Amino acid sequence: MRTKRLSAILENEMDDIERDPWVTGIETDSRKVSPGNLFICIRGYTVDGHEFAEDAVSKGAVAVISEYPLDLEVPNLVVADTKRTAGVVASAFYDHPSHRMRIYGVTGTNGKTTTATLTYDLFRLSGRPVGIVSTIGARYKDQTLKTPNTTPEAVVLHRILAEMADAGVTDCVVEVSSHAMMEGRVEGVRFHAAAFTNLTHDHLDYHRSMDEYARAKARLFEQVETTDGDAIILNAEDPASKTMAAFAPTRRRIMYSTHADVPADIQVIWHDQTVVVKMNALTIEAPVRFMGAFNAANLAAAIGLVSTSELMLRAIIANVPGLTLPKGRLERLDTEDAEIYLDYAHTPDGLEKCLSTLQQGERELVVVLSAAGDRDPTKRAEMGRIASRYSDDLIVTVHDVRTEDPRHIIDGLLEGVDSNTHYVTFEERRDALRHAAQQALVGKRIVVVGKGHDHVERVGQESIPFNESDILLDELKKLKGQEPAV
Ligand SMILES: CC(=O)N[C@H]1[C@@H](OP(=O)(O)OP(=O)(O)OC[C@H]2O[C@@H](n3ccc(=O)[nH]c3=O)[C@H](O)[C@@H]2O)O[C@H](CO)[C@@H](O)[C@@H]1O[C@H](C)C(=O)N[C@@H](C)C(=O)N[C@H](CCC(=O)O)C(=O)O
Ligand SMILES: Nc1ncnc2c1ncn2[C@@H]1O[C@H](COP(=O)(O)OP(=O)(O)OP(=O)(O)O)[C@@H](O)[C@H]1O
Repeated sequence: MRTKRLSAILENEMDDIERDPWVTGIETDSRKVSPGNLFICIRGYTVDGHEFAEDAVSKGAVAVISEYPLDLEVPNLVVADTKRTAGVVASAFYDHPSHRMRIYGVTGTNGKTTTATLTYDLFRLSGRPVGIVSTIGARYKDQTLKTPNTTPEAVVLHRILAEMADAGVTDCVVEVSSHAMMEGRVEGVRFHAAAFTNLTHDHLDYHRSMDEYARAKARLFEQVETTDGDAIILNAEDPASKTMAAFAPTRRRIMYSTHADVPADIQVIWHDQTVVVKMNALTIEAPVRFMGAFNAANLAAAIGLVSTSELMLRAIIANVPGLTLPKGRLERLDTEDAEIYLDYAHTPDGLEKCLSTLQQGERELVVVLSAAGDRDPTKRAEMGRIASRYSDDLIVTVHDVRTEDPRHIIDGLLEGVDSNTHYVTFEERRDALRHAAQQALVGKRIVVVGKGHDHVERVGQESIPFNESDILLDELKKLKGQEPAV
């Protein structure tokens, strides 16, 4: 694409009308620039991308977009906000991939990955060429791509979407974090439909208030198109749905609930091993392989999204028995020796939903509770309170300490723990897992929360491999007097 064409898209006069280089790609990271690329300078939280413009040019960048004029040997486009411009430019450069497929957004504090995955699987099991961009990576057909964030930055996102559209994908589910909305990562994406899961306490180290956090999420619904078939899917049981709806007053609205007495367009009621789905005067019962009323809510949101395609409800529900939760969500460790679950709960509400589900059983429940370092400390005491309410025994530890003192994290969690709750603390997560394995072998039900699918521990500036399932299985083997697996 010619630079002048990009300039026209941005309705922006280039400073150098004579030179009109051919742009072969777009980069926001000077370290990744190759000859022919357009470099976009982003002001970050750590450094200012404008400082790397010269470096990008020396690596072959043929044009630069910045927020102020730069003294460079290549054409320089100046815009007010490069983060938002990046999405607009990338969409045009990649031939508007979100116009070539239907994009389904999922936002909310908890349940985004689960809802996005269930939506993806409902399409996949129906035989549709579907894609997904989520916390656990991007996938389409037999391709899997690693993504650095839940929602990748705009240029990367459009690049991934273009790869999918070029490969014939017709429907793609994109998990949209509130950070993504604030940072302009979905700028230029046309959403066919979007679903809201819920809004509870999280990320108050980034958003200044719950109100700002809600409004960040709500902007996704503004971005949903208003043409036929497009819709927003809202949780009738969450009051924040009103805020989401207020941002998209003219969009078709599909409400969902998980209780028969909460009126909604879709009701999904979970009873142990089955769900009853009610929609459009149809009532269909289906067996399910997952637990928890909160997962019925995730399923309802997923059905809502898929129902905006031309798939019929009966055909959608026919695939419900084949659905499983993503890795690390109420995932039972693969062993006959013990009952251990791994769960990604890392917010007070997520923890409560997870523990209230696992508490329903005969066995004593032991919770391995933790919080991450350098991340929203205001939720720790509440998580401690919830864990002590639902557990018979607590093992308090840390994960991803980054630069924080583990003792400080543990003290934050203990602040909420009830004085009657028995607990032990471990500053090393591996020691906490060993203790949990011992408890499991005496017949207790264990749940290890915090990391879920994540196989890396972030310590200082380093990322160290840390596979919780393997560690637990090794510990169980050692405790049973067998050799650990290699
Ligand atoms: C707060 C935040 O959103 N940070 C994101 C941001 O990092 P940053 O602002 O520190 O970037 P920076 O290092 O200052 O760099 C600024 C610019 O200079 C460029 N640069 C930098 C160095 C260099 O040599 N050359 C160069 O060109 C960078 O490529 C960048 O364009 O831009 C990076 C590149 O896109 C992101 O990876 C990074 O996400 C970090 C890893 C992060 O932890 N983000 C979290 C808070 C986040 O976004 N989380 C949500 C999920 C939340 C949830 O639902 O749980 C998510 O969507 O993942
Ligand atoms: N609908 C829900 N309501 C409350 N808690 C939930 C819900 N769905 C899942 N959870 C809890 O939240 C945890 C994370 O689930 P999931 O990964 O689907 O959420 P997420 O919004 O994608 O999280 P993140 O954005 O941090 O990746 C689960 O392990 C579970 O404990």
